[in-house]
Amino acid sequence: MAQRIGYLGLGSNVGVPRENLAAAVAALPAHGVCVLASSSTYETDPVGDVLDQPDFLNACLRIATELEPEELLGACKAVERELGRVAQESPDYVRHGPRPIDVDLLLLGELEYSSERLRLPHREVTSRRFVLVPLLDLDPELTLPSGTRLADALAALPSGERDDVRLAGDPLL
Ligand SMILES: Nc1ncnc2c1ncn2[C@@H]1O[C@H](COP(=O)(O)OP(=O)(O)OP(=O)(O)O)[C@@H](O)[C@H]1O
Ligand SMILES: Nc1nc2c(c(=O)[nH]1)N=C(CO)CN2
Repeated sequence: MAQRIGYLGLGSNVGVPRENLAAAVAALPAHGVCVLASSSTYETDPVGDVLDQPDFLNACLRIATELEPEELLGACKAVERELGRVAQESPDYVRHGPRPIDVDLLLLGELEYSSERLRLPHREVTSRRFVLVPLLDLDPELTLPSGTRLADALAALPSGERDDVRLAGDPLL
């Protein structure tokens, strides 16, 4: 089976976030995901439905995998479970709420894909500063299958006061 290059987004705002991101990097290979490179880490203001929660630490990874899209989503969710994330099906789950780890599938090669459980590219990839900044760290020329340059998407975002992204630390590998 052919390998595809993809990009994952990592986020954490519970426990020791850098350790949680590093643990996700360490856990991915056992699920068929080879981690090729990491962005720097960024401290970011919470965005979404819950603003009153600790800042997040975010980073993005470049990966290589033979997994098909739904299998790769399964791998991301398995890593979240291993690191103690409350499953979406649990009564304790809070959408956009605090979490030890979030592993989002952002891009997988040139694939455009849509099912009940998965959209590729991730539907928020062009609207979240905490995703765009680390992705561009990995590849300033990164472009969506539609042809949209992510650098242009970032430049087009309104400069809000509540979605700041601050360089926090070295890449995770
Ligand atoms: N590209 C994708 N990557 C990860 N999850 C996706 C993707 N496309 C659709 N989903 C679906 O979104 C659901 C919710 O994801 P998650 O639990 O990470 O939500 P969230 O982090 O609270 O919010 P958001 O979806 O805005 O990131 C997942 O269970 C998954 O089925
Ligand atoms: N800054 C930031 N905000 C978020 C994040 C995140 O990773 N970083 N993840 C969320 C759940 O998807 C909701 N809000």
